[in-house]
Amino acid sequence: MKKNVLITGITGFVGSHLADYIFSLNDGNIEIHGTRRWRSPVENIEHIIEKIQLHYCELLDAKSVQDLIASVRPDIIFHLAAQSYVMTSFSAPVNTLETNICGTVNLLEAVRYAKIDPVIHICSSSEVYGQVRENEVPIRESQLFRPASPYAVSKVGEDMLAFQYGLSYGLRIITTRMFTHTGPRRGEVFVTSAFARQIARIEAGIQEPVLKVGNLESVRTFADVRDTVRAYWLLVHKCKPGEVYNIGGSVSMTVGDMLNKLLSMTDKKIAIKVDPALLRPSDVTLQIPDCAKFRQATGWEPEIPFEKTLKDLLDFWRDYYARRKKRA
Ligand SMILES: Nc1nc2c(ncn2[C@@H]2O[C@H](COP(=O)(O)OP(=O)(O)O[C@H]3O[C@H](CO)[C@@H](O)[C@H](O)[C@@H]3O)[C@@H](O)[C@H]2O)c(=O)[nH]1
Repeated sequence: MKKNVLITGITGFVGSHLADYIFSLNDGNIEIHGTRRWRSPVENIEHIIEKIQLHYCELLDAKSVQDLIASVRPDIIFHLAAQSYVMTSFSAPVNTLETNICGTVNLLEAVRYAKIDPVIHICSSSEVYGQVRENEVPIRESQLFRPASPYAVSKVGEDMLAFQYGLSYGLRIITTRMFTHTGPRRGEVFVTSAFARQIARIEAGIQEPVLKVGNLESVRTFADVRDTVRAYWLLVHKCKPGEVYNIGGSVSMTVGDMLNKLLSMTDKKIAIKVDPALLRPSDVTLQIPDCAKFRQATGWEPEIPFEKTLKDLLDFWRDYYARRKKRA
């Protein structure tokens, strides 16, 4: 019998890469189902849209989620749908909390209601740890939570719900606290993509050679999204329900150093300008993970060099503007 794999938020950055990864396994026994909201763009999954079962689902509507789960009856659920942009959570805190917390409750309740027993991956985030002290890195799963944004609070809620639904109802939930991940199709608001996109626009002659930035001092540990989705697949097969795992790359640097790497990939002379609108009321400036628990459980190691990740992301935006020019 076919295994039903459900990816909530399949039209998004990570969801679409996860679907690509599962297809690359060439396992004829897997059926991929994904959810989209009626207004979500589908360009990230256009190349596989014929091969997946796409369902309209509004996570904040319990009936919508119950109907979905009852009809798909998934064996594995990757819950990737979320309001994932930290900055937006400051201007839309209620929406962020509702989407990430209530959306997750609706999903977990729908699973209970359908009386099925799937393995469920819940995406918490490294943001739950907030601003750590220098003697607290690399960050372990036992690190205290000091959430620094409504987004981080929403992920604390999701993380705790995963724990509680496992405890109270025996749902087989495995939680990740993923650190920064990027690559082609990364949403344009996130830092690596925001910078790469501006470089591509400058190269295409549609932006003055001035690149707007926020806080360049933050340290992030970058992973490639393609390594990330491979990790998620291992997670649901090798890790223990009820447990939580840090996952992250192995390359740590400031956002400013990451920008310099991108700038070294273009011939254009570009000025840098700090845009106060990109500065957060409170920022998380030190994120270096300890992923020993996950690596021991799965043997996973990041494989894609960070230079390739950045180059692929920049080329993604170059292609995007080249295609746009062709259409015009
Ligand atoms: N977005 C953005 N961030 C900038 C910019 N300039 C500097 N930054 C700084 O770059 C850092 C990274 O910002 P984001 O790319 O927005 O990501 P994030 O806040 O680290 O959150 C991402 O990673 C989490 C996992 O660690 C995810 O949970 C979250 O959804 C998101 O993908 C932050 O310290 C931010 O202040 C800019 O122009 N845009």
